[in-house]
Amino acid sequence: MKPKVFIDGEHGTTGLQIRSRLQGRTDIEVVSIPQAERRNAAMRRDRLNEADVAILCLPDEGSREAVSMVEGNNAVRVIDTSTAHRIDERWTYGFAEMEEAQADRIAAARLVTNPGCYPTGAIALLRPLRAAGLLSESYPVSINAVSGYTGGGKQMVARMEDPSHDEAIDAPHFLYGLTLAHKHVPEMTKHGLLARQPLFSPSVGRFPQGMIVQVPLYLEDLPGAPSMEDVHGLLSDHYAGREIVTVTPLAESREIARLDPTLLNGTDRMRLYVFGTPGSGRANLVALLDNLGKGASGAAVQNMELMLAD
Ligand SMILES: NC(=O)C1=CN([C@@H]2O[C@H](COP(=O)(O)OP(=O)(O)OC[C@H]3O[C@@H](n4cnc5c(N)ncnc54)[C@H](OP(=O)(O)O)[C@@H]3O)[C@@H](O)[C@H]2O)C=CC1
Ligand SMILES: CC(=O)N[C@@H](CCC(=O)OP(=O)(O)O)C(=O)O
Repeated sequence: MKPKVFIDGEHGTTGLQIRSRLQGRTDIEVVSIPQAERRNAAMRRDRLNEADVAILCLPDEGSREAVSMVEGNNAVRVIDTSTAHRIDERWTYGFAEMEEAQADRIAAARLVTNPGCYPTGAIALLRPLRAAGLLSESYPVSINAVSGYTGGGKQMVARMEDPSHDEAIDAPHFLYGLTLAHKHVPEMTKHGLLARQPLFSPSVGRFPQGMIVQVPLYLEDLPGAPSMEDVHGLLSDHYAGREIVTVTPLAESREIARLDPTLLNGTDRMRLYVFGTPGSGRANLVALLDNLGKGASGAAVQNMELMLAD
């Protein structure tokens, strides 16, 4: 029998992208709820409980409700794309490239929590450095980022695209999370293996998809004062052989004068860079991804594949 996959929230930004990635698949059966019934609790409960894998593409509250609907039904495996369970020890963090054994952990897990889009970039850059002791846990980490506006879901899309919207946004680019208390900070701290909360400054640009996450570092203040080449070598070794996450050669990065956040749009990949001037004692680590690809739907499908593999 083909495994049944149900996407709760199929008609939202992340859900639609997952649906389109599963279009035409003959090895799985995608079960759905018509759009008009998307909030019908009885139908959702039925679909959730008949699924082999339920992918939750709902706000946090909806995700918690969906999880309560399958309580006691251990036959259902869950992938949650929301923020609700990302630092919950009972859930497996769905970032397959984070550690050597993470893909196997995801494959064996019943409850998998997808990373947030910004944390995908930040943790990809920070965690290998922390694990190798190149970055101390108390280093004052700053994370600066820009996202395409689809990162804010249907409501943000409407505000950016519809000038007649009551809360229309006409800025070409804006900062937010100005209290430094964005909902992704706890997740970045935990899975980035940091003892201090990073200073996270997100922003949104007037483009639908795409993302850049930057972590500038004073290399001269790190244990052993590593060079740019050392940091690049460590990241390259960590992601060696990976197809989805790749590290750009230093020589190639040196030729880049401007970095376009939309470069990987429509893909599920993430590219990492080490920028700076050799010998300067400083470096800017950068992750580039599609917020709806590796940052959301692509990662959910990657996790589903791992969980359904024999
Ligand atoms: N967009 C992105 O880049 C990323 C999003 N995520 C996360 O994915 C999740 C979904 O986000 P996104 O797709 O952007 O959001 P959207 O607002 O675009 O879509 C959410 C969908 O869920 C439906 N919904 C909301 N509440 C309920 C409920 N209680 N029961 C059933 N359906 C419900 C909405 O219906 P209605 O139209 O009626 O509101 C809508 O169709 C969120 O938790 C988000 O934080 C994660 C990573 C990146
Ligand atoms: C541009 C924008 O508004 N982005 C969203 C995060 C998108 C994302 O990753 O959402 P999850 O944490 O639910 O996974 C925000 O800052 O709240």
